[in-house]
Amino acid sequence: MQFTEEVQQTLQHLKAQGKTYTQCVFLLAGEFGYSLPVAHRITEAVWNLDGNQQEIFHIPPGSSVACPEIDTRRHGASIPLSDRHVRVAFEQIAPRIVLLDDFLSDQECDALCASAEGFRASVVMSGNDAATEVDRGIRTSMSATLPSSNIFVQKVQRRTAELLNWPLQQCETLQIQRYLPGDQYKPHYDYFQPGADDFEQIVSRSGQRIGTLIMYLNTPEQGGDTYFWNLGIKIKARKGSALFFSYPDATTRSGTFHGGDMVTAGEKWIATQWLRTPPVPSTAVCDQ
Ligand SMILES: O=C(O)CCC(=O)C(=O)O
Ligand SMILES: [Fe+2]
Repeated sequence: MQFTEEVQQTLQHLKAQGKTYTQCVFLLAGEFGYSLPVAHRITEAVWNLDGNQQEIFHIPPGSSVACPEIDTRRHGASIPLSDRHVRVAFEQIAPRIVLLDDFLSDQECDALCASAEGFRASVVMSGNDAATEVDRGIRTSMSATLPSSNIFVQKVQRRTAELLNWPLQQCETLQIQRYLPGDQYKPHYDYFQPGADDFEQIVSRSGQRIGTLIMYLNTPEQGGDTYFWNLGIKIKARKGSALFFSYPDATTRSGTFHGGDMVTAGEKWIATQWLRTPPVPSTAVCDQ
């Protein structure tokens, strides 16, 4: 995604006038109609990297962190994977959001649902392992872990790793969520919150979360859209489709505040694949 010479010159001019970074971001958003996360990326690009070839990327300029990504530039609307062609239904550059159709066959959706056992109240992964009463109010669906020995789980995880160009060892155990009428998942971020009690321990052992792939295993009768609260984006849950988004900066500036709307009729089943960065050894934590 590119921005124009005019935008670049405007920013350079504002900077020369002594405007602050924040003022520039708001001006870009107000005057040119960019969403705030995009206005941030452009301001960063112009201020820090002298224009960054007038391109904006979903990864913050200057960041060296590797990120799961769907390379849509090399293909048309259909991405050929080893065992399946998936179709790009929608994509956004920053924050990076890609909606895919035909990611799973009906048979795979049904098999994943059938292999979910031992549903329990969902734990909100805020960096704290224990779900508090507050947490339970945020997410009312039930969760189950899918056995990684299951042949369908293995197939789907391999496909995910190929699609996102991300190592399997950095994919969490696949989780299923089941929403009944009245259930919802209030807006949240998926990354672990720096500052939470066990943040250092989690991240030093198994890395920070950097991306999410939500796979829709059925089509709810009513409600259950996934929405990005700050972006004005709503995605309908449709059996077999998948929603990818990433948050390489793991802060509120990632723009990925999202939730699952209340299911008002029928059920909603999803499988969530969270992607992790490599473990980040910390001097503050002594691993047993
Ligand atoms: O149910 C949804 O649509 C959202 C799920 C979600 O945000 C998650 O699993 O992290
Ligand atoms: Fe989430």
